[in-house]
Amino acid sequence: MTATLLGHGLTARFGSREVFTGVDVSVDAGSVLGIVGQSGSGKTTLLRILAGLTAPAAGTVEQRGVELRPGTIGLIAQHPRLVTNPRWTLRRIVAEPATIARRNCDIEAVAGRVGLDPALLDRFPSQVSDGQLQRACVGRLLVQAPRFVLCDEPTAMLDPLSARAVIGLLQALVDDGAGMVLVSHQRRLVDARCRDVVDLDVR
Ligand SMILES: Nc1ncnc2c1ncn2[C@@H]1O[C@H](COP(=O)(O)OP(=O)(O)OP(=O)(O)O)[C@@H](O)[C@H]1O
Repeated sequence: MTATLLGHGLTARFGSREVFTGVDVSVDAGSVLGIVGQSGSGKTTLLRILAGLTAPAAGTVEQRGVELRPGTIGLIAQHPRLVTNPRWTLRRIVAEPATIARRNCDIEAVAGRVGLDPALLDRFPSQVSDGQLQRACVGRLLVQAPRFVLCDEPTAMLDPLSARAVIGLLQALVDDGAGMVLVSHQRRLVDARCRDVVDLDVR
């Protein structure tokens, strides 16, 4: 059975304001679903609902064909500095999923896979660039090996070269069988990468 992340009839509301209503989402293993929409249309909120971080006002999220275990869903954020512990070295950030699962992991090899100079592993986030930190976050995802990856504007903070590299690394996760949801303002990027697109402006 193909692993699928499904959202059905999802509605988001903050106070009396409804952000979106009745959104259906489906992403299969090995494919990329794009989410587009103008600023404030609810793209990040939809990702948070799919990740289980925010409860929907209505609707359901389910994972089909997947053994439910911690770490099934991985996240990549727009601002890597907001989601990494500033007191942890990159080595600790990358290794965290293995540490939680009490398994060994060759962190140098992971750094090599994501094009991160292993010499940077013992630095703190404040001592590396946004692109280097985002590569460490992708490395963390490789260690986590989630079935679904939710990406919120993953290249927004990066120069074009780093952006291309990070997109290539994320695509490699999809090629390895992960299902991906990609939020981006860049319609061209979404159209090039995504089989299906949810447009929160067209509802
Ligand atoms: N915790 C919250 N409490 C109240 N309102 C919120 C909360 N989180 C988001 N909102 C509001 O919900 C709407 C959707 O926000 P969201 O961040 O999901 O939009 P977005 O499409 O990701 O925007 P952007 O493209 O600017 O990142 C916005 O109007 C925002 O102000």
